[in-house]
Amino acid sequence: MLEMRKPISIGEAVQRIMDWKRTGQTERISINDSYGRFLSEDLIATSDVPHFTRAPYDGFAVRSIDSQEAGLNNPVEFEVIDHIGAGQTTSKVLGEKQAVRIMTGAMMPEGADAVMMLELVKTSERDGKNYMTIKRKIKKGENVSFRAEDAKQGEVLVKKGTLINPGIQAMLATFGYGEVPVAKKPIVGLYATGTELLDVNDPLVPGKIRNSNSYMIAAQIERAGGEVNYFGTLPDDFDTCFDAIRNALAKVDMLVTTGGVSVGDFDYLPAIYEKLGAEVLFNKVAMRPGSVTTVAQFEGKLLFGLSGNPSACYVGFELFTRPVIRTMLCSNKPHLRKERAVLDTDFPKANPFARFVRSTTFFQDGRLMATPSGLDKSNIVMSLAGANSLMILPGGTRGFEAGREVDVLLLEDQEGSEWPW
Ligand SMILES: Nc1nc2c(c(=O)[nH]1)N[C@H]1C(S)=C(S)[C@@H](COP(=O)(O)OP(=O)(O)OC[C@H]3O[C@@H](n4cnc5c(N)ncnc54)[C@H](O)[C@@H]3O)O[C@H]1N2
Ligand code: MOO
Ligand SMILES: [Mg+2]
Repeated sequence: MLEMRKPISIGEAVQRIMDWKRTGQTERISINDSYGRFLSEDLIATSDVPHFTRAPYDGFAVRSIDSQEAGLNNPVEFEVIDHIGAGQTTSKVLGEKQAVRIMTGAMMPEGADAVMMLELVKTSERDGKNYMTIKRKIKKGENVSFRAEDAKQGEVLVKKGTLINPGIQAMLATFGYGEVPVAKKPIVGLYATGTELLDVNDPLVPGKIRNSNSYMIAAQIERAGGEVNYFGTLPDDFDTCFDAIRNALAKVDMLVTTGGVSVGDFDYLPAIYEKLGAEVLFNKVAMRPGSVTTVAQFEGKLLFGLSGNPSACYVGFELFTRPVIRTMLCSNKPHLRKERAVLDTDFPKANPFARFVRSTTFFQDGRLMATPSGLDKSNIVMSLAGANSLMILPGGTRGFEAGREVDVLLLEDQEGSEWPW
């Protein structure tokens, strides 16, 4: 008689896995390679930005007090005592009715507290000296970019665990981080099991299919921020699979397999875990697809036995493997971000278990909408292409009507969620 598996809730399954999660390690890499990596330390301002007070416009640095009498009918003349561009400084100190011709980005001269834009002045020359005239007042601090207005030295600007985007690249350069502390990418081993699997270049033959899961999961690992160590495919043969899995474990931080976890005669993963002496955290989850997802730990390393069915495999990875990878990337929001969306079409299928429907979410009139991205069966590949989210339809329901609000997990988001269930 076949062993009956006891399904546990998704929240419980995630919790059991997260109890075995490991924290990330730091490595220092060149700023040239840091885009798309995750900060492993808080990004701290190493100086004020700007670190000197400067002109934000091309114009004349003046003492605002000297402009107070200026008006349409009362031009005030300044003597221009120097001329500087960005990158240059002047040693001149402004005296009464003196100005320095200054370009955007140049350091303000001592004594100056405002900049009159070029467009608002008239220039002239007399006896070899330069002058400029204004016909309006200027306030103290007007058109000045003050020291530290952008950032203050010592300030924490970005928290560790954040994905480095183009803006963060700019910050890193601003603060002189030629080497950037980033989280080491966890190495995720990957094996696809199944005697039926053909290589991508093989011609189709009866009874066999091309291995698509390897390519899909490898991409999911990379999207999550991990590094793939792809070991290839394995036939449904106990000894071959056992040896391969045992050997692979030494080379990775965690191991993902696809296929062979259900109750079939050639589903060897459960017996492999047993022979290995691995602790099975669960082998059935109250969800569809992916109910057969089995996760074990061996010497502190997690083994993710994902389903062979493509959609089930996909969902199992996103719910269970991704948060472990993101935790190792120093994120404290490692789970998929959850949002509310409006169901765009009827979903008449009954749900004994919670269902994760591969969906397309999109904005319409300012509202987030969700619609299934294809056929909702666990052996389906094609619905995955258009899926940018997983719609969560709770178990024990008889289907849903368009217009209803549902939860969606966003697959392409980088913000994440602390704990979605
Ligand atoms: N008697 C029962 N049968 C099944 C049960 C059950 O509870 N009792 N569960 C069903 C569910 S639900 C799922 S999901 C599948 C899970 O099967 P396995 O994880 O054991 O995976 P396989 O049997 O190896 O393969 C299933 C399916 O997926 C195809 N496959 C496998 N690997 C790949 C790959 N790399 N690329 C593309 N497609 C792949 C494989 O050919 C099979 O069609 O079990 C149900 N059965
Ligand atoms: O695990 Mo199966 O995918 O529930 O369909
Ligand atoms: Mg099977």
